[in-house]
Amino acid sequence: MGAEVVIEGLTKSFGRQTIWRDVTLTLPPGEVSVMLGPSGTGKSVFLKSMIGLLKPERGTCVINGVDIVRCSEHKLYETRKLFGVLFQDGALFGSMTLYDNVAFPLREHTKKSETEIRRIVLEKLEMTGLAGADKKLPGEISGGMRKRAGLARALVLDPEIILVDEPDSGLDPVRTTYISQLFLDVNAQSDATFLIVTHNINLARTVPDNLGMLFRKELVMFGPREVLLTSEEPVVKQFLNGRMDGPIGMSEEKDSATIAAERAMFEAGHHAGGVEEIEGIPAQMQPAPGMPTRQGAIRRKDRVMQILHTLPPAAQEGIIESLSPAEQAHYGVDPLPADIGRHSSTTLDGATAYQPSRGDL
Ligand SMILES: Nc1ncnc2c1ncn2[C@@H]1O[C@H](COP(=O)(O)OP(=O)(O)OP(=O)(O)O)[C@@H](O)[C@H]1O
Repeated sequence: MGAEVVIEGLTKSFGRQTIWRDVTLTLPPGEVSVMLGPSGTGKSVFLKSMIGLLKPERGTCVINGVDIVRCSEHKLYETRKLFGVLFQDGALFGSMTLYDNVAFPLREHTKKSETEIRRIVLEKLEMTGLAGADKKLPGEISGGMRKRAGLARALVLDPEIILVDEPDSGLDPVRTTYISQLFLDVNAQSDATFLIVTHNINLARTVPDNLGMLFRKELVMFGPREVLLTSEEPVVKQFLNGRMDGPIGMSEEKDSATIAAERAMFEAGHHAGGVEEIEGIPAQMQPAPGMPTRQGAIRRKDRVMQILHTLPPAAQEGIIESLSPAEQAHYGVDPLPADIGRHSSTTLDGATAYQPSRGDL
């Protein structure tokens, strides 16, 4: 099973510029989580802080009892081995074949024989759909293949936590869905804990078990996907619908005069872009046929049912609807009556935004 990551009160600044403050969330073991946020809100800084490449000034990030923020260099080195990281461009060495790129961490960090390394490299290349491409150089393959090669390399040390930075950058929507499928397949096979940072709305709607969003230097929300996907919080709604209408502007945040002027323009008929409300919660992508059942998804069901009563009504309804009749009977829930479900909404302002406590997740 993947490791749990418990983050509390994390605050990161560069000089006098605060990037985000007081971020508290738990990545449940073996579940897939996505962190959304407009450009420049510090998503990449968040990933780098999780692996100890950057040092937040306050707060803790605890993995298997080790606080990454304050531990010794030796502990940090050991704990980093639990991570596999897929950077935006795959971060491959341009002069090495895919085989050597994927073999690199094994040669650097283990004493395995070349025969054993060969077995592992070919297995990971096969797992990521790159069988037969082992002799290619990164410059000879497409962006999508480079990302898959980066993932193969991230997998060779059997990580318990996989961090992915903007997997969709440079990919078309179809290739983005293919790589999303791969994440779910890898998760099914490895039970590793995933955190994917992205602004891709399709991916956010359909891939993760949990969704979070950074905005205005804070974590606006983090919780089961159904909570964000049914949220009435303006910033979350605006982002998930990709519209100009709302608090997010060209350079992150709008002032109230700009919001009012734009509102008048949209009310007068100017299209705010993006899509209109998407009703309901889209079905979550599943591992491909033939893959094992996701153990993280099974544990999540139990976990979410335990906190169900603490969630907003629309999220509760979404969760209950996603259960089969047998599961509804198992958890002792009835489908919600129509008047409290689908069309109900919970308005959350910044101060009271749903934020499950550490124990909840
Ligand atoms: N090493 C650094 N020194 C100083 N400032 C930095 C450093 N790294 C990042 N920043 C600043 O932190 C802010 C957040 O950057 P980050 O790359 O994490 O944003 P992001 O949310 O990942 O954006 P995008 O979605 O555009 O990739 C930016 O203002 C950036 O300039």
